Amino acid sequence: MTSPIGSTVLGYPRIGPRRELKRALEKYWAGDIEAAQLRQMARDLRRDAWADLAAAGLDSVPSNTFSYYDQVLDTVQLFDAIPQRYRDLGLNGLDTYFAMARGRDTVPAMELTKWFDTNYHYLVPELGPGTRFELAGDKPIAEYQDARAQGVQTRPVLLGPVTFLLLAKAEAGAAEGFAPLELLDPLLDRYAELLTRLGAAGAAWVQLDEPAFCADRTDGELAALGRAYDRLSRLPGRPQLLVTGYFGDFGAALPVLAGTGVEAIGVDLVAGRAAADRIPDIPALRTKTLVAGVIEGRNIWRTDLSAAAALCARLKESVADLAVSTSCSLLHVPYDLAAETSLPPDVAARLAFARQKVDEVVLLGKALAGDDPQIAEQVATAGDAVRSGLAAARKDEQIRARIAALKPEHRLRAAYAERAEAQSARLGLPPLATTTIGSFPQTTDVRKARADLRAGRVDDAGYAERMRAEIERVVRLQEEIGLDVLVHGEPERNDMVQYFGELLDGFAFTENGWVQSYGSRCVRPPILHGDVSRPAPMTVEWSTYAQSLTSKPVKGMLTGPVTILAWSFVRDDQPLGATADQVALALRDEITDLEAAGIGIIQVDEPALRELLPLRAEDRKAYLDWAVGSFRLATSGAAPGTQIHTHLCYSEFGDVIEAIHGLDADVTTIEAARSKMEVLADLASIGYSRGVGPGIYDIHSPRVPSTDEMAELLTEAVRAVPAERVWSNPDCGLKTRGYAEVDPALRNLVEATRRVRAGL
Ligand SMILES: CN1c2c(nc(N)[nH]c2=O)NC[C@@H]1CNc1ccc(C(=O)N[C@@H](CCC(=O)N[C@@H](CCC(=O)N[C@@H](CCC(=O)O)C(=O)O)C(=O)O)C(=O)O)cc1
Ligand SMILES: N[C@@H](CCS)C(=O)O
Ligand SMILES: [Zn+2]
Repeated sequence: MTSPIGSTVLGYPRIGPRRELKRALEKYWAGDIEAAQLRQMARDLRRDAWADLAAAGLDSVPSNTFSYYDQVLDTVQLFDAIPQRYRDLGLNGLDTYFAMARGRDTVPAMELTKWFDTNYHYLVPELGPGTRFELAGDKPIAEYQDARAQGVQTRPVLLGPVTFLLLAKAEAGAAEGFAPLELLDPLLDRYAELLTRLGAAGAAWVQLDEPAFCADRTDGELAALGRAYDRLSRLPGRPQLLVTGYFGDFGAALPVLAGTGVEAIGVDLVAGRAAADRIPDIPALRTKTLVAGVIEGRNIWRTDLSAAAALCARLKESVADLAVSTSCSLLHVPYDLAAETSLPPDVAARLAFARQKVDEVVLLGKALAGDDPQIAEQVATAGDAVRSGLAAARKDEQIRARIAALKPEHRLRAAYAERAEAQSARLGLPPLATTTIGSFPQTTDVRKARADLRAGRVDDAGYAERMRAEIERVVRLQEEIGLDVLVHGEPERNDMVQYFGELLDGFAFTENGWVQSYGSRCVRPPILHGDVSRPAPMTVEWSTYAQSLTSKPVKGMLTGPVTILAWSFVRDDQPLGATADQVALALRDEITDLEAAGIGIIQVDEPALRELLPLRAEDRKAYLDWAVGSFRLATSGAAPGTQIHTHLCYSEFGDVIEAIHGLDADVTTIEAARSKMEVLADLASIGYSRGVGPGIYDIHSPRVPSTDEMAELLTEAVRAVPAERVWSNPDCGLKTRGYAEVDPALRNLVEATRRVRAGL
């Protein structure tokens, strides 16, 4: 018997409305609370979320969306795909789980990487030909039963088997050519077992997420998807299956899934809007429920519900049943707009956080299910609210005029050879110049100073004094260690994007708008709601203060336009490229001011350049054009003698390697230590001819690298690139590390550099 899905969301935030889970996790890791207290906190959070979602009126409430750290890691543990090195630690289940997430003793953590094109990170499963899956846990079943005991019938959410395998990497030592997808059949045995148990427990629906199919996939991978769901849908006594794809167009996966026996398919009709036009042409969908993801799950704007209702009404004609949903899990947006007290009213009127998006889904669901005139009126007027909010949005005619007057030469610097000569004469740096990426450890004292400022325990002048003291300490330390190009250490930045958002017009900030980035770490993305401009210099005072303390060059430090957009919630009423150019102009003015203040090296960080790369190859050129263009607009006002650096982390540069060249920075510092300098070969293959600082210190690990190993990496670098163009630096900023590691690691880095220099 089929039961309708009606209105639903694909997932919900789990860190806690006041980051309760973050605090409990960090206390547990510090040994301040017991596992039982952590588990109780987790139970409370799950209970509150289910109660809230059910009370809001959702027809179908998801469960198993909670995680202590990450849903991919949960799946690793659920199917017993735990790498041997963690089993060998002999810990209990919870501590083995945290050992995989964070490392333990001498065993490093599993690899952490970006979840598709979001700012969320997952742990990468490691699988080999010898992996034996077992249904080792019962998390989805236990959480389903807990919710049911609470009176809420839920729809357990699982990571789909094919996406799980596609996200996995071959374990170290696996036979050459081994691909995790080879393990599909044994994994399906275990999914079948789990579905049978969920069905027996009473679950009417189970959701299986297959977002990997919103990226380009081979025919073999699409065939694997079809085979997987063909098999699972033939399972006797199973719950009904909803298979979802999000963060883009489900593309060729849509007809493949429609050809299997699954009852429902969830499509992202925001990022994958184009799929809507193909739905009527897929006859097999006429027997399916379409879960229409029309409420955007990863941005915070209110939905034009009348447009969404019209789209749903049209699509309903082509399918057996239509349910209303979010485009993806709400994990990527903050909990509740009602927790905000200081947003400008005209901005707040345009916003919907997770809780408000649930209301939108419910309202839309009711509108489609019946003909209540009051509901119809609410849906019709929701669009008006969005439109009038947009009409009131901040407009800056001056910046618009500047953008309109831009010419191609505003994105061009002098020829590199001319710049290199001018910079060499001005800076006189040795080959293999040593530097860091910008941030030094954000100590408890530094964070406490900011907390004191917020709480009014210290005034602006007192806060600035404490920051200056920290900058002086960091400058003296770098001089003593013997680094060539210094940084001020970024102590004044709560976050490398939020800090700039707070100083630019056109942004607003939340008090409680935290979003999980990985594990217990959260970010509070600023809201870019109107035209962006720079009312005053943002970094000049800190950089010039640092420069006044030393005769060595101090790098100015800015976050680039693409990263500012990637880690903010960005207006959706104009193309991203147009917004990026406004941010770029603000940065261009900042660079002019830094130059005028005597700063000779300026770094513009773009760690998110790779993250925003569209999942489908056909969309990439357009993205890279505006992304590279906005970076060049930001930096090309610099004089030839000003050395522009950029910094990229998160490896996997293959797809953006040409864009890195296109940025035309004088020096690019780049993550490379873990991948043993592989990026140098990629850069050589495209004739990259600027300065490069391949990271030789993996700052994602607490380990202190030895002088020998860093010297070896540097030697490899100078084999690939002439020494005068090679820089010696860590992989990324040091803000998440402690001085106990950073101090000896930087000393070893300087020593390794001296050694390699001596042999040149
Ligand atoms: C490089 N990364 C970044 C990403 N996105 C960003 N927007 N910024 C990034 O740097 N994405 C990719 C990676 C992700 N990496 C990280 C690394 C570390 C964190 C992190 O540590 N987050 C902190 C919050 C940082 C912050 O805003 N700190 C504030 C203090 C806020 C706070 O918690 N205040 C307390 C009270 C004050 C106190 O007592 O400390 C409170 O409100 O209760 C600051 O420094 O002022 C975290 O704790 O999660 C995130 C992503
Ligand atoms: N300048 C920043 C870049 C991080 S990607 C830092 O050092 O933290
Ligand atoms: Zn970085």
